[in-house]
Amino acid sequence: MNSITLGPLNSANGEIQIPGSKSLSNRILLLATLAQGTTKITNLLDSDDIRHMLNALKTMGVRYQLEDEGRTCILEGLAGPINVDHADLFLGNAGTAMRPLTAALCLGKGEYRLHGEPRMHERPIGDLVDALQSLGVDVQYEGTKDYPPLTIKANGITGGEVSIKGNISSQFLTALLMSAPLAKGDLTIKVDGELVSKPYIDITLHVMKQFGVDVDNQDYKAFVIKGNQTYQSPGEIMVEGDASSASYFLAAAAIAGGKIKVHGVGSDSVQGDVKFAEALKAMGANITYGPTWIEAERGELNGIDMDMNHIPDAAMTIATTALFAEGPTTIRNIYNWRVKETDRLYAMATELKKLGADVIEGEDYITVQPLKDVQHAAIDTYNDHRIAMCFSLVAFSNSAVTINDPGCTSKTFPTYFELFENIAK
Ligand SMILES: O=C(O)C1=C[C@@H](OP(=O)(O)O)[C@@H](O)[C@H](O)C1
Ligand SMILES: C=C(OP(=O)(O)O)C(=O)O
Repeated sequence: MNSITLGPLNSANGEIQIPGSKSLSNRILLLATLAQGTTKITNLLDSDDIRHMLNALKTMGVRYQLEDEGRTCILEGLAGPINVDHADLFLGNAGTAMRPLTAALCLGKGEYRLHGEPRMHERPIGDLVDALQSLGVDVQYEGTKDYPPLTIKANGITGGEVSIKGNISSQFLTALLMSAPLAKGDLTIKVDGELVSKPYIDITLHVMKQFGVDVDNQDYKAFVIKGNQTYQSPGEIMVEGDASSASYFLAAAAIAGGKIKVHGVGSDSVQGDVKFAEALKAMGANITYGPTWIEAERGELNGIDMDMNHIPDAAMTIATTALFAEGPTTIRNIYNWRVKETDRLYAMATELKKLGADVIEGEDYITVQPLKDVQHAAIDTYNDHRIAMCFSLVAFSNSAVTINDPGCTSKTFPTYFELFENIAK
């Protein structure tokens, strides 16, 4: 298997332009498709997850042109739902393509099959399917109940009232919200119980607003959306840098001697993962913000005990940063790490232990003790881009670290190791 060995390294310095946000790129592509008018999207992320969305749209006849090595997309909106007779859509392991498309395809007329990589078929979608079925849509499981592949016989979504569970993934609610304005009547979406990863709902509402749709948000417990609307293209829209991708560089500066400034995300950002910088600050890093940048500098790091349900992706970066702190770090309320690219609670605990770290893998938390003397290990990445990226930070210890299958970062950040090697010495 292909691998990369990094370090041992001492410092991290420089300025980095962070590639576009995955969450924003796929939301904008979908709403630009449904909207009236042509949208020019700049700073689009060029990665596997986005390519799966783009390929699906192309299969369904959506017309777009890519420029600037995939970072600009000029897309002709349909001014309404997607309507094709039949389409077979392979969506890789992109949650932000699978979940929103499942709901959006129900809006028009046509027969669709949605499937992905083997891991996508182990990632639940039952809560979304239940909600769509209760709205009268014919959605069926091809194999195991509650998991893709799915087949949809679409004939529109009625209005009314629908409940959706939010305790496994916020993407189910995001999917319903983005489709709701094109329903045949007004829709009230009630959140049944807890809602995880809440800041991603703010991203959804923000993008809907950019495409001209207002949602009545009743304290994240219910959402009321007018039906029979048409999204309006904003003309041109720029994708912010990806806040989760920024986390690795900010942590590198906090751990190693040096200073790193990331451009593309900052205090003006709509992404919840900018709050990662606050977690790093709580650990003792020196953090400064501008509207579109964040700078991190080394501080004496201490362990923290924090609920990180609001930053589930960037929280993984805290788990490896914890090796360099004084005292233990506990990351709480992260049960849904288990249903992402891999079972991340198991995988993080297993790989941290290979370095010699003392780790507790709880059902919904992880505790990591600091490690003064890191053992060299070959880290398995479980086809999970974030495991590859957050373990690169181990190179700032006394030991080198080997990352197996580093190419898995192509899901969201194909150029990660190139940029990492530019800033780390
Ligand atoms: O809506 C989104 O863009 C995302 C929501 C989060 O997933 P969950 O809501 O499943 O936690 C996050 O982990 C994922 O990377 C992107
Ligand atoms: C959970 C993630 O991805 P997805 O959008 O496939 O859910 C992630 O990027 O960490």
